[in-house]
Amino acid sequence: MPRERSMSGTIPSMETTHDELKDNTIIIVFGASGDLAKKKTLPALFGLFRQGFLPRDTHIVGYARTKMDQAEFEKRATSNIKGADDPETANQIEAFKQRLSYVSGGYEDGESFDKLNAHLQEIESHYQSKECNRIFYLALPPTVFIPVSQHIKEHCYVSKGGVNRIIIEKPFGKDLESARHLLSSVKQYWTEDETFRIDHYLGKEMVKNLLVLRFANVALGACWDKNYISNVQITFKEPFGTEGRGGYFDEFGMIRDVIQNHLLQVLTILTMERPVSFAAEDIRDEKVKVLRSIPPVEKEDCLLGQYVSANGKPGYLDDNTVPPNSVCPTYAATTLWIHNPRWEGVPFILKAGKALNEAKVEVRIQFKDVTQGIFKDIARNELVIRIQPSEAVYLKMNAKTPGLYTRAIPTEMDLTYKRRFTEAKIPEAYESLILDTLRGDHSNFVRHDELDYAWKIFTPILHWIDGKNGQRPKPSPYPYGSRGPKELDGFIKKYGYKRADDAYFWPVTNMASL
Ligand SMILES: NC(=O)C1=CN([C@@H]2O[C@H](COP(=O)(O)OP(=O)(O)OC[C@H]3O[C@@H](n4cnc5c(N)ncnc54)[C@H](OP(=O)(O)O)[C@@H]3O)[C@@H](O)[C@H]2O)C=CC1
Ligand SMILES: O=C1O[C@H](COP(=O)(O)O)[C@@H](O)[C@H](O)[C@H]1O
Repeated sequence: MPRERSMSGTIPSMETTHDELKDNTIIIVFGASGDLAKKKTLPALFGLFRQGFLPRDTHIVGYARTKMDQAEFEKRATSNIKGADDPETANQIEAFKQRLSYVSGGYEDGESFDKLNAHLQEIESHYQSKECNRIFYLALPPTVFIPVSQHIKEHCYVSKGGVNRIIIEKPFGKDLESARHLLSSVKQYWTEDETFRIDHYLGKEMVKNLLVLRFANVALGACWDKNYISNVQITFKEPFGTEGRGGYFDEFGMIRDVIQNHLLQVLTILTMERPVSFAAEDIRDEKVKVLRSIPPVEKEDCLLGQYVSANGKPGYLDDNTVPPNSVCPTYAATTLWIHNPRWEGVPFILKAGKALNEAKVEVRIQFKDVTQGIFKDIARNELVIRIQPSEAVYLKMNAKTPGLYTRAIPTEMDLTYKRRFTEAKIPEAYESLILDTLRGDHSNFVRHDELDYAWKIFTPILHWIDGKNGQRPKPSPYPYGSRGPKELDGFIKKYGYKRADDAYFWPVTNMASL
């Protein structure tokens, strides 16, 4: 039976393997002593290893300036693996450790990279085939992206047979100019085909789900435009502040940290036209078209906030790594407009904040009012796609109140993943993206032109916030643990959002079990 007719509903081109690495592969993690490597990259590699997704005989080499012996690196690399007290997991961890090794060296000198190369060659000398593949993962601060990508190319690149790939993490610059500089510098050494720019939101299950929800459901596809949709909110909320990361964060602020990349990526997938296929370039071509239709954010479409001490929690300025009197926004709401026939006039409100009342990332699509006449003040439909925590898709809709009344009541059609897909294991974003890199599939990575258009949308407002053309705007204070600045509800309302708080009831006990 052809795959596209399979009963399981396989989407053939989504499963395509491109230039998949099957054996003789080394994954080199630069910045292996750092937080990202410890918390995300190495646990994701373990996740792939235990599920049998790593190519046969894969080796993982950690590289950083910190001096560490093998035992220390093994400990560090496995310290964030969940469930290590389970005997089966413990055995898998022991097997994973056999794949690990560590080299310490600098990021700016060629000799260190020669030393690393000698270590890689020694591992490869035990492989049977001469064709060896190397994946270089840069879990590093952006200040060293350029020298490291240059040194890898000059000292560690496999030139005879085999495949080289480089994975780069955000931030990809601070504005259009710096992003272009970074991009063109790395491009001197690495082709677009070899480069995988990670935005880890593209690896999240519910973000990947957007394409299927939109294009595999005629009912949803039919109302996906300005005729039915009043406004869209894409929301990122974290219940903790920048504690300990204040020094780094102050240089970036909330728009660069989350909105310009993660939320904008979600927006493009939510609004792009249907791609011709699920091939990487077809998807990315459509994403770029949407980005090109979005003009730069205006000051009037921007709300900024900064958290202050409350409920025994410190304010942003109480962190001694933050410059005194900093006006860096820890909260931002920005409204984007898409000038194309599908979306003209629909506001897309992208909002993100630290130290808020809850942890939540969601897309909330609010539909227009029903025609007045037979109903008065009836709640609007809302389609909510909760990206995290507890993945869910629910449609808030009106139904007849059960019983001998003809009255409408807001209720929901609810697809909560943990209830519906009880056996499913949702992969970590990094597992999914590293696997895509091994498969050579760029669909969920950021292409160079995407990045350029993304920066064009945000650079003017960022320069205004940075005080490039005058005084820096002062963010509105909000208490740690609140919903955000007091102006928030007014801001959303001005774009047509209507909240039906009195009528809607969701039994809270349901949430506790999720
Ligand atoms: N499958 C599931 O898990 C389902 C869960 N539910 C639950 O039902 C509850 C209600 O659902 P829903 O309406 O979608 O979500 P919320 O009530 O959390 O939020 C609705 C919208 O109103 C805003 N809002 C929240 N509190 C206030 C407030 N005090 N004043 C003004 N605006 C506010 C929110 O913005 P902001 O985030 O900025 O505060 C959000 O945009 C939620 O807990 C939801 O998780 C409902 C259906 C299915
Ligand atoms: O890139 C970033 O993302 C994290 C949030 O990621 P999540 O997967 O936990 O949602 C955010 O905390 C961080 O500030 C930002 O740089």
